[in-house]
Amino acid sequence: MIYLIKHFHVLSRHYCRQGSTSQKPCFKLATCNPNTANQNIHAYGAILIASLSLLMIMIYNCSDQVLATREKRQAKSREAAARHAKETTHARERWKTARDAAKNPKMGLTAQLSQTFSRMTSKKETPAKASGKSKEKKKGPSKIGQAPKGKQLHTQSQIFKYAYGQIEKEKAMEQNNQNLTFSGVISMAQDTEIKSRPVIEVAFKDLTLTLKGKHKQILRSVSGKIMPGRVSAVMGPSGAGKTTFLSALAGKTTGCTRTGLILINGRNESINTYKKITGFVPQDDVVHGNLTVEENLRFSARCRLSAYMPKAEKVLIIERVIESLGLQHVRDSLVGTVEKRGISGGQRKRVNVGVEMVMEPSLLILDEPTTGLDSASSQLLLRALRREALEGVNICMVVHQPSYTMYKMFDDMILLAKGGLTAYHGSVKKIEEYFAGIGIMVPDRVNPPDHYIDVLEGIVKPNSDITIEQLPVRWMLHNGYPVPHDMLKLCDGLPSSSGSAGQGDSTDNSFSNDLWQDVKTNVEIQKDQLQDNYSNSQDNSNRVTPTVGRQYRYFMGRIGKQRLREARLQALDLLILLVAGACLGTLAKVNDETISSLGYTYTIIAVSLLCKISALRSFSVDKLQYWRESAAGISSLAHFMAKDTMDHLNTIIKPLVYLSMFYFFNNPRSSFEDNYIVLVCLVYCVTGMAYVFAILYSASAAQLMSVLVPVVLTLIANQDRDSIVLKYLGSFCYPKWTLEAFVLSNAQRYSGVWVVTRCSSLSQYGYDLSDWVLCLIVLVLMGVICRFIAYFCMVTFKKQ
Ligand SMILES: Nc1ncnc2c1ncn2[C@@H]1O[C@H](COP(=O)(O)OP(=O)(O)OP(=O)(O)O)[C@@H](O)[C@H]1O
Repeated sequence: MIYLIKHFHVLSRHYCRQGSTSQKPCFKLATCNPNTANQNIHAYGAILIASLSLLMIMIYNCSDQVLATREKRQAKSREAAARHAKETTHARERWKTARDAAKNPKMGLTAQLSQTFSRMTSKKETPAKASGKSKEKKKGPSKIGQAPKGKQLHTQSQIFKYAYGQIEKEKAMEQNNQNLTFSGVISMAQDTEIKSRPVIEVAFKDLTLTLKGKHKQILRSVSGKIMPGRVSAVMGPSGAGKTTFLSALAGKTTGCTRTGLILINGRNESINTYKKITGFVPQDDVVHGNLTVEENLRFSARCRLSAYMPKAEKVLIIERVIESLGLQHVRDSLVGTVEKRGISGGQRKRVNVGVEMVMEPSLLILDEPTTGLDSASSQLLLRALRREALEGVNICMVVHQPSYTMYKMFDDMILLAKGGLTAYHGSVKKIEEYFAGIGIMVPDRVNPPDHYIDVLEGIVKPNSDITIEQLPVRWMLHNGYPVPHDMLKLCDGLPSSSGSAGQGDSTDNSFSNDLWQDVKTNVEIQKDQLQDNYSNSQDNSNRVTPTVGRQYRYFMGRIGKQRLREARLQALDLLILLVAGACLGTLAKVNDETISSLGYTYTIIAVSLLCKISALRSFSVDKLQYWRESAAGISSLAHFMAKDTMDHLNTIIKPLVYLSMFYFFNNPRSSFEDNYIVLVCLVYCVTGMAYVFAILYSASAAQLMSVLVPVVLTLIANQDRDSIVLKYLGSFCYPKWTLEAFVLSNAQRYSGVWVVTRCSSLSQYGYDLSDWVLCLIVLVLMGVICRFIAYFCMVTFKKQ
């Protein structure tokens, strides 16, 4: 394309010089040989437009194909590995049976029969496989799922073979252990093959959270502990404070004053010091819609697992999670977004959980992971979590209306009553006994958790003397916990009073006082948030995650894929730029008196507006995902740098696309290269500005700013140059420096008598010919400063 543009321009100048005595562009002169020149120029123009259009059509239609082909190849290698693992497991079983038969002659007949039967079922085997198996029989089957001794697993097929072999082995073991019945669980827990993770026990004592400003307690005197290797369910009526409780456990509460203690492994430490081994699954499915299921999981595993873990181990973990969450069939499907349908809602929910499971957490906190899932999917998920618990993971999750089977799969239950008080916290096995002891019996054919929630909601009246308000007090007395002062009267069976609310009413409720309190609270909340974002707590997790450089590489891979998938959008951006270049190039006539400044003013507005709006997408589309990843300890710097690096591609291409049209139709005096350099600096600068808008504002506000700012700044930059204030203001506006650079690159090409015109025009603008480089430096500097501001805002204003 560059060759075509250059060639076209050289040609046009050549024809121009043939008949021209003046240095003015040929299109303006009658002395040029118009017929020949125009014919050739139009031919080149047509070729240029055709080649650009072809390129864009190719991008538009084939971008998805590249990734799809790659995925297909990977899927083939994976399927082959899975097949091989199954065959090897089969062979191993047969070999074992044969060995047992040899040891025990009485069993010989049975073993022979089973061998014959196995052979009959594997009729389809190829001779090659059969010969392989005969070798296997001589030596006994190779140890599946184990890395070949002395060899590193390098190729993808080796890694997949290892991963699937291991999974098959685990499956066989699970089956032997009777689908996780009690005895099965015990024997699996004793199995040395299951590796245990570092343990995190979280104990909380008199935990109380009070909303700042409102002085409202949303969690009150909660005591107890959640333990490693156990699955705890948090239940309670709507608004009881379940999410608040989980946030407190995960160290994510902002805008609240916390009293009471949270002890990690018996020590008074912040849970944030264990961030690298804590998984938090939010209520909403915050996953990347334009990545496949596997890509979402792989990225999380790569960035959050130990940097020293071999690749094969990481693949094994991912495969295990995919298998246990039942996502095999959709592993290569895009998760999907609101606009583009992807996997089902239930599957997306499982991916949301899987993203945390693949980082091998020691503490896994889940906010309503089963909401919206059918009973079978919920059970599948819970079984996957139970398997995690076997490795020593401490799992705590909010659930709504679990089925009886699910309810029985929990180890512990935390029942919260309205007001954030505890009604029960302990083993699921003892809950019915406890409630029966206080006269709350579960009616026949009613699921116990449903009955307790109905009682706590006030839908069902307990068939004893106890009131709903007394349930938390009963629990405190049962465990010997201190009862808060204002609840003491409930111990005697007195009805509850709203004493604390009355106290609140007695305070000065004037408007100014309220306003002042609100402002104070908001400032405090912001301060808390900033402190949280900048608190550099020590790391007790004992896990070294990949360095910023390595994470940057992972981000580059991920963003590259995402960009390829949205290449149609990019192609559309380029097409709009192409049209803008053609329109403005035609409309803006070259004028030597003004050194073509009008056409360049249009160019500055159009290019900065279009490039800003498209650059907004880099940071405004996946803000929630960023907040989640950053809270999980993934590097913000790597994230920012990778996105910026990817955008450099646009910084190089977009000016080229715009100029290919603008330069062709406008044909200014300056060279294509000079124009291109100025436009590259402009795009670099405005891209940085777009980052700031995207990070600071919501999507719609950021778009508005991106439209408004180029227009306003261009107006300021072109205001009366006699005014010192405007001149001073103008030097902070990027359009001023861009316009100057464009005009100077044109002015440098004036010669002969035209120098006089140039001098008068330049002195009128207040430009100096030697300032061209300075203008470019200022533009780049502005771009760099904007990036610093954007990064600062990104890490400062992120939400937990
Ligand atoms: N930051 C906050 N500002 C104001 N109120 C809050 C805040 N956080 C929690 N609350 C209040 O605390 C109470 C408990 O909220 P929470 O979200 O924990 O309830 P929940 O039990 O998870 O409810 P649900 O089951 O409906 O999701 C609610 O009344 C809520 O309005």
